[in-house]
Amino acid sequence: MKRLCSHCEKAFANILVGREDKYLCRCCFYEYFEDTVHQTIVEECLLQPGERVAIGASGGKDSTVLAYVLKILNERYCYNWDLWLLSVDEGIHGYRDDSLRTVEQNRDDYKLPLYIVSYNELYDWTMDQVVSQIGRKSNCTFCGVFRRQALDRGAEKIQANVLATGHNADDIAETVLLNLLRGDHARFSRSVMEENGSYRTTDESVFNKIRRVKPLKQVYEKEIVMYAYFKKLKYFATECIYAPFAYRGHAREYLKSLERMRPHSISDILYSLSCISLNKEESKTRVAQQCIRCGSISSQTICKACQFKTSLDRGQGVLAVKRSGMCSLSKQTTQCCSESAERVSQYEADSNDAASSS
Ligand SMILES: Nc1ncnc2c1ncn2[C@@H]1O[C@H](COP(=O)(O)OP(=O)(O)OP(=O)(O)O)[C@@H](O)[C@H]1O
Repeated sequence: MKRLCSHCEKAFANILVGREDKYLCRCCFYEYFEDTVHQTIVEECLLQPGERVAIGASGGKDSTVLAYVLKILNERYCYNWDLWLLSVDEGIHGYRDDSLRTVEQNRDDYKLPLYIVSYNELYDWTMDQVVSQIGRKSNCTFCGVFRRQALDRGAEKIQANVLATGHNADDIAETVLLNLLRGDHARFSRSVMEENGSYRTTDESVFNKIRRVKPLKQVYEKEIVMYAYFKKLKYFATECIYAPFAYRGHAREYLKSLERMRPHSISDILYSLSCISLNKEESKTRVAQQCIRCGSISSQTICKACQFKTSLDRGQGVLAVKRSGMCSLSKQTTQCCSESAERVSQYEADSNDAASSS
């Protein structure tokens, strides 16, 4: 027998959500999902009325759902946010050019302005060229450093007050676990402080720094996939052609297997994260300065992106990664079209099982 929605108690439940095991029908799920994002924004003061918000738009499921929900909330609560889609073109032929077409489609469907910034114009390098010099092993390290800065520079260009990215609860738990498993104490502390809202790299008022926010931080990947699926949102679900099987991939698989055994693993990691308090030494903010070459905010005299660019210009890209000790830190996407479809049916099956009582 099918279980009734635990909220409206009228329709049959379609999905099991959240930490408290709620079984929801589609309509109540939409309300739950949008309310969760809204509460995160309000409780953590992520966005202020009237602000220009750059939405980091990769064309993937997370940023597509983020753009869609922010647009809905903007209209529903009259926030007067000036929403923009901001995409970084890394110059990956056969991958980013295709996903940018999805972003362009979103631009038309959601009637939002789109600004595209490319590695080629910022660094004189495309990722295709980077890979042809350094190979496929550590290319994600370059891409991660360049992308972070490119998003900042793009947001600056369109005079945004804030940059919103589509990182979700699973992404955050994965990053914490990854840093813990690697013994990367500095990054672990930083991720704890970032999530607890106590990490600042700089005096924001001095540098007029664009805030970074994660409005989807309290929703789970499963919920995002199902929201996009129920709403029939168009997103690009192909794995980056340069994504090797990085260590992050192992952390992700481990987390997924934990979650299969015990469905609260991700939320428990996030709960633990919120309870961790670091001592004074660990919570010291990094001293920020302006890169003497490009003017970007950096913790070093010459920012990492400029250091990488110089090494590439000299044909020493591989050396640069070794020196910086930053192998494969950036996140790899493992999703692909068929996997995405499989995931929807897996989540549907899980929810159906859960929603049926014998
Ligand atoms: N090329 C890009 N242009 C603009 N924003 C990006 C780009 N790549 C990543 N982002 C932003 O960073 C977030 C996290 O990116 P990540 O590579 O981890 O992808 P993801 O978790 O698969 O997200 P998505 O499903 O949105 O691609 C994205 O949701 C998006 O907001």
